[in-house]
Amino acid sequence: MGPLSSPLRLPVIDFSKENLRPGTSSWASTCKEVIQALEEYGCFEAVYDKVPLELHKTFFNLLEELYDLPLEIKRKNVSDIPYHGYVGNQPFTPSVYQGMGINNAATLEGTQDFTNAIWPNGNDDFCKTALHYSKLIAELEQMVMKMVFESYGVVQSHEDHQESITYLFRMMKYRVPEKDEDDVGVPIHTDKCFIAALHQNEVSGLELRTKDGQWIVFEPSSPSSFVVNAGDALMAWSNDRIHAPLHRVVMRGSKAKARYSVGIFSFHKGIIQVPEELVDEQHPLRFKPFNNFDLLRYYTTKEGQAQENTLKAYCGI
Ligand SMILES: O=C(O)CCC(=O)C(=O)O
Ligand SMILES: [Fe+2]
Repeated sequence: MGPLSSPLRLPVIDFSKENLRPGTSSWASTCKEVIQALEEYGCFEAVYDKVPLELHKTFFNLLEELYDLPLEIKRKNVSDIPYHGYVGNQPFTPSVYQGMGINNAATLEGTQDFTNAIWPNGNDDFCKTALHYSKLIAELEQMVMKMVFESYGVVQSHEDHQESITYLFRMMKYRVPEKDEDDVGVPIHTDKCFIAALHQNEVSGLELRTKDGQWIVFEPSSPSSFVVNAGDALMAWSNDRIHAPLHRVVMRGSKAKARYSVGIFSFHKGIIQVPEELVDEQHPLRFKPFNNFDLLRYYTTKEGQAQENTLKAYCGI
């Protein structure tokens, strides 16, 4: 018998260093790790201790209370953008899955809109905690994107990009499947945003596919870990340099506990265009300018669902 091969793992990148600021040597070396991981895997594990463990715990407790609310209350979380409001408990959605979304997250206005829709008499505790929490996660996204812009020599346009970003803060619950029930929580897909930064409770289930078709189960190496995952918008913007990995959530085995996860998803509010610096002879232009939310809408159409690669079908050259 040969040696047991160890399971594949995501690259782990440390974002908890004291002086991780532009211009420092730790920033430069982290930039390299980030670009390498995004080009090769499209994702990595970020160890990010700027979110205190106590805050993770507090927010995940609030999440349990949120999901314990009656279905008709949770359905008050609505949005005209697909996947931005309550999803679940429909014949066409996976039976173990529920998701809710705060639009225009990491802002007081967006967080209040969500809170007031669910609790018309207000819920200051939820609102304050969700705002604080989503802002800290958004800061991780901003750091990653700044590193991407810097690595590709377009750091001067990062600020404009940042101003065009809006965050969706999604909160997911995957209940334990019943005997013989389908255990798929989220079917295989790529994200349509720039970056998703996700954190989970102690129950695993997120699986990401490598370019050569192997599956990596995300098993965080620290309680401060996030998965940072590139979406189709980032793949297009980078002119195909960055990979947007296929992934899914499956509640495998005899799970004893529900899985909760949260994630910040960054979307561009305007038209996404490949920077001219990223087009050259080796990298001819691969994508036409497109609207991020229209890409997401296209994905939900019958035609979009039938495509093997939504992004290429929608705006590929
Ligand atoms: O729950 C997770 O960890 C990931 C969910 C996911 O892939 C998504 O919402 O796009
Ligand atoms: Fe996803």
